[in-house]
Amino acid sequence: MPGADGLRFEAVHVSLGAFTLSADLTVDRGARVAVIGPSGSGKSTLLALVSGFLLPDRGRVIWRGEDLGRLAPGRRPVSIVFQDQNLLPHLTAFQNVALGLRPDLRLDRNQTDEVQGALARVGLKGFGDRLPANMSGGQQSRVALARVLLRRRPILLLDEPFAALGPALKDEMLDLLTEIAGETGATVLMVSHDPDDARRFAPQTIVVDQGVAAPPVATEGLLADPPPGLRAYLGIT
Ligand SMILES: Nc1ncnc2c1ncn2[C@@H]1O[C@H](COP(=O)(O)OP(=O)(O)OP(=O)(O)O)[C@@H](O)[C@H]1O
Repeated sequence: MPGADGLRFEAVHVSLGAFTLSADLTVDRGARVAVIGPSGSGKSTLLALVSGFLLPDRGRVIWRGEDLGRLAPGRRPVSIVFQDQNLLPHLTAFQNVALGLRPDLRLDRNQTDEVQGALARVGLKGFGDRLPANMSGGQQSRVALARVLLRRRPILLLDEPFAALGPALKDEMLDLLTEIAGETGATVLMVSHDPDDARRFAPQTIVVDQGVAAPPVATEGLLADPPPGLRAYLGIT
């Protein structure tokens, strides 16, 4: 059965006031997919249907054959990274990463080692005691990625995760994200406004436009010859 081993939006339809979004598509397991489209087109809505913050009015969101609609957001096999990196300001880098394992922060010896290992993996050895306010934007992104690494959830959702970073640093983070996705085998959906992010990170892209999330297509071909709806958005006349 096609899509049985991936993330499937099966005839999904959702309305938010006057806004509607439809999706009938499959993301292969382990794929890295960019989600692009005009502002307000429904990119974050698409992610919310996977995280469970939003339920479809019709249709189903299915992961490896299981209807995610049965699972509350906290029980879904999902990690999420937003632009603000979801770091708690009063917790240290170590504690912010540890939250990914134990919300009550009661770690045993092995778990403590795992958190230290994840921090080291993203280049933050020795930064465990820092508060987010005392870290650069790039370092804060690394903390968020260490948490993703530690949680090892099969689906990773990112909503403009590195939008606040300069271009060189953003590329560095996208490359680290690519490595982490590879190491965890995660299926990744990343919302971005920047086509260069899609080029660098995502072999496939979902275009969200005019109330429809289209099935993923090859990013390279899409950006080389964008469809009319995307041309205006990309600033191509
Ligand atoms: N609770 C709500 N009630 C009514 N409309 C809503 C609600 N939440 C979102 N919308 C509308 O749904 C549409 C899609 O929003 P969404 O945040 O998914 O877009 P987006 O593509 O992620 O936008 P952006 O790129 O600007 O972040 C928007 O037009 C928004 O105004």
